[in-house]
Amino acid sequence: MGENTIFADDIKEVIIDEKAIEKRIEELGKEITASYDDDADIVMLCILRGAILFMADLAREIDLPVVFDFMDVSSYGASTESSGVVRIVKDMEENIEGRHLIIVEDIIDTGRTLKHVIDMLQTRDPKSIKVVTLLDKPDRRVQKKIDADFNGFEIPDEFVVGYGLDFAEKYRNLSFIGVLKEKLYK
Ligand SMILES: O=P(O)(O)OC[C@H]1O[C@H](OP(=O)(O)OP(=O)(O)O)[C@H](O)[C@@H]1O
Ligand SMILES: Nc1nc2[nH]cnc2c(=O)[nH]1
Repeated sequence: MGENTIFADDIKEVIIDEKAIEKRIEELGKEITASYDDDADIVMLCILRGAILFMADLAREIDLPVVFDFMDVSSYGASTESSGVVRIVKDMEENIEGRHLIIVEDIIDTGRTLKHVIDMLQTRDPKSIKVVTLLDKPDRRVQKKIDADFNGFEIPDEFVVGYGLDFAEKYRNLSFIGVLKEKLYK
């Protein structure tokens, strides 16, 4: 796969390389597969835009029939700090009443995005809601009760980009997770 050398000068450090992402996603796929019955009715909900690469790779490691859906939620805009205002830009399409929902996130940081999404989706009476995130920054959590059921990697409090995660819409197509040089956003 590609090495994405194009942004090399912007990245301070690669913290999770492509191989490590691939290996961890395989493990997450197995964990998720083992936690549902073979005939479970599952909707995988990708939170756009950051989670698209994770969703695409993870779904292929889950050995169960799943339905894909997408919700576009935004709270960061062109900033490295959450605005605190979570906007639903596009709602999901599927009716989730009585069905198992897996929310797929790229990162849980303050937890505000997920809290907003879960509170909203809970009112639609799904049979269960589970959350899978590739990255977790527990030190930054504002919403203390928000956590993932399946978590790829715990990371320190640094602004990361790549593998779906952006800064001002850039860097999403990096195949690794890296820390952005501070001079680019400070
Ligand atoms: O836990 P929080 O502090 O709420 O942060 C996590 C959220 O921030 C990012 O979304 P963003 O609003 O940047 O949108 P994007 O996925 O389209 O980049 C990320 O994809 C998560 O959804
Ligand atoms: N790109 C990016 N988006 C985020 N949203 C919340 N935390 C982060 C982060 O560290 N990087």
